[in-house]
Order: sequence, then C-alpha cells, then structure tokens
Amino acid sequence: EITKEQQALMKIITDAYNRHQIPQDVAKKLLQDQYSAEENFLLLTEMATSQVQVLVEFTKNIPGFLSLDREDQIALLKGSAVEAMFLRSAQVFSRKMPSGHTEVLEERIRKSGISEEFITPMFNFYKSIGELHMVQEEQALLTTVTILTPDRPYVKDQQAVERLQETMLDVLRKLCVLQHPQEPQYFARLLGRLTELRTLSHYHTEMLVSWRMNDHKFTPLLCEIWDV
Ligand SMILES: O=C(O)c1ccc2nc(N3C[C@H]4CCC[C@@H](C3)[C@@H]4OCc3c(-c4c(Cl)cccc4Cl)noc3C3CC3)sc2c1
Repeated sequence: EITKEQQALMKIITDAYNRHQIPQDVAKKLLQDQYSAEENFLLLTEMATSQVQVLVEFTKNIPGFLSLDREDQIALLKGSAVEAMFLRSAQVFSRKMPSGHTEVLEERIRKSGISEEFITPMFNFYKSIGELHMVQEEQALLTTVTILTPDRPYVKDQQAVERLQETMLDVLRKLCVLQHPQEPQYFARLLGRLTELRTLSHYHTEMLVSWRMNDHKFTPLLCEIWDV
C-alpha cells in the first residue's frame, strides 16, 4: 500500500495542482458576449497564455523537477505543455463548471477557426476523460506523469527524468487500486489516455499551422513554448 513518503509526495503535488489555477477574472472573460471567430481566438489565446503560466508554476512544485538539468526542464515543459493543458481543461468539461464556463468554452473552441477534423477527437478526448471520474489526486499525478515523460525532444538526461516519472507512476498505480478497487484495469485505462494525448498533440501542431496560415497572432509566451 501507499507509504508515508508517497502520501507526502501526493499531497505536495495535489496541493500545488489545486493552488495553481487560471485566475477567475481571466476565466470569467469566457462569459463576455462577443462570439466572432476572431474574438473567440483572441480569448482562447489569452486563456492559453494564462494556462501556460499556471502550468510553469505547478511544474516548479514537482519534487525533483528543479534538480533536473535546466535545459531539460525547458525541454520537458515545451514537450508536455499541450498535453498538460488538455488534461487541465478536461476538468473544466467534466466538472460541468457551475458558472456555465463549460458551454461557452466549448462554443468558443468550436468557433475559433479549428478544423472539424481536430474538433471531433478533441471533444471525444474530453468525454473519455470525464467518464474516468478521476479524483483530484489522480488528475494531479497524471499531469505530473505527462510532464515527466523522458522521451520528449532534446531531453539530454532521460534516465534522470525516467527515475522521477517512475516514482510518480508507482504512487498513481497504488492510488488507482485504492480509489477504484472494483476496476483492476483502471490504472491501465489512465495510461491509455496518455497515448490519446500524444495523438492530440500532433493534431494541435496542425491547428497551429492552420491558424498561422490564416495570419492569426499568438502571444510571445505561446510562441516560445510552441515554437510558432
Ligand atoms: O477553472 C476554470 O474555471 C477554467 C475555465 C475555463 C478554462 N479554459 C481554459 N483554457 C481554454 C483553452 C482550451 C484549453 C487550454 C487553454 C486554457 C486554452 O487553449 C486554447 C488554445 C489551444 C488549446 C485548445 Cl483550443 C484545446 C485544448 C488545448 C489547447 Cl492548448 N491551442 O491553442 C490555443 C490558443 C488559441 C491559441 S483553462 C480554464 C479554466
């Protein structure tokens, strides 16, 4: 079962995950009433920028992350940002936000110049995450496992990242057994979502290319993290 230090590790990560959220005044902008494709893109850009800042702060709280090689830290963030943002935003869709953010967010994403071929897998993913009914510790640990993926481009010391990721996977595996005793395959299903995330990340690269071709502008932070 889960050891004392694994409990402590899980608490640090879950507290950090809950502490670092998009500021409510930014999220509330979803409810403003302009709904043009241009307006939606601008709003999504602002929210993605805020989400990246939140993600960087969360990542700095992952025990051991700041001891990694500095350039590897950057490579892990760049390589996992989209996947971590899909996971984080999946909670918005599965939590059925009381403030009605869910409906307007879906509406704005569907009407922001993203081709239908990417919209369908995107919302299928959101649905498949919702069906897992993850507890917040599982959400925080799954995001942490995604960030600590050793085979991202340009990572030099993959062993160091692998050691960290394995520590987190061990806690997540035990947590899944505890939280979902009737579902022995639950942990495997969670890891299956990480495969789906990689596919979405490839679609996302195409989304960026298509936005660029239509002369859409991104913020400096998004340009840096997504090399656009
Ligand atoms: O906690 C809340 O209340 C809350 C409410 C809404 C909300 N929307 C959030 N988003 C909206 C958007 C979709 C999820 C990831 C990003 C943050 C943001 O990304 C938009 C985006 C994406 C993107 C999309 Cl459309 C879907 C999934 C992931 C990404 Cl990165 N790609 O490029 C962009 C910008 C247009 C350049 S986080 C959040 C929290």
